[in-house]
Amino acid sequence: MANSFQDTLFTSGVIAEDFTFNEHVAEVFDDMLDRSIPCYRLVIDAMAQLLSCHLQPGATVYDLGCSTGTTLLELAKRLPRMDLTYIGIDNAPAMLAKARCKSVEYSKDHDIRFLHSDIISCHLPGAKAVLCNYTLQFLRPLTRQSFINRIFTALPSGGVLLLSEKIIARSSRLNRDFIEIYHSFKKKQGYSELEIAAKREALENILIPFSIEENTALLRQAGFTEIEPFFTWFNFSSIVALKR
Ligand SMILES: C[S@@+](CC[C@H](N)C(=O)[O-])C[C@H]1O[C@@H](n2cnc3c(N)ncnc32)[C@H](O)[C@@H]1O
Ligand SMILES: O=C(O)C(=O)C[C@]1(C(=O)O)C=C[C@@H](O)C=C1
Repeated sequence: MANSFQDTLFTSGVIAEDFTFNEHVAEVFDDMLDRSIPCYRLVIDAMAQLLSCHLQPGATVYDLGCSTGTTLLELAKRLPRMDLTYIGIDNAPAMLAKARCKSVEYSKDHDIRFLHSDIISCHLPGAKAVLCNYTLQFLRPLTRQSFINRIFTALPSGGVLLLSEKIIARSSRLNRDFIEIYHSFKKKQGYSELEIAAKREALENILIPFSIEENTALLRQAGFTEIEPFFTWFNFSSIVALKR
């Protein structure tokens, strides 16, 4: 199992650069996600249940912005008898190195591959399901509609997109409440006020969250007709979209 270390990247409070998915982030990423994304594993449980409703054995599942492969590896554990093909795509070499290392013990029983590519332009041959968890928020807003359009086009009728994102609330007052509640969550996860403030500054203009309504509009504009949020925690939400 690849080593994962505790996320202490922002303990000094010094922001050396904008947040990037470099080797330092990859080194601590699994700890960072578990401590920074509320109900991270619960959402994967829910995704497994939704995929089992819509996929036939032998289907291909893509994870766009797969990072260190946690989502696909956890899904493989939860869907052992579906004989799915899992393809993770990311453009951060250090993340993929971790993913490939972690997947060694799974590759005996599962078809799991990790490809280095730009999800904005990569092809998705044979896709029956596409996952995009906490990734769209890092794409420049003006590229998001064409990105979602490409996913829609790549899916067959009956195909499914599962999208999880950090979000903003439409109400600015409630949005401030949600941010405070999120920071309390992070403190309970062991992050200091200094780390939380430093991470927030590093993510400024890098992580650009949309509202649930804005993300839903992207999906509807692309052609998805059946769209439902299936999980929301204050400023994080997951949406399922079916292609009819
Ligand atoms: C927050 S992480 C995603 C977390 C991951 N989906 C999970 O649930 O464990 C965002 C990922 O998207 C990747 N990414 C961002 N822009 C990308 C692009 N244009 N092409 C490929 N990967 C990209 C980053 O390298 C990073 O690994
Ligand atoms: O918004 C934050 O402060 C976070 O830490 C969230 C978040 C994310 O949603 O992707 C930001 C960067 C990392 O990828 C891990 C978690």
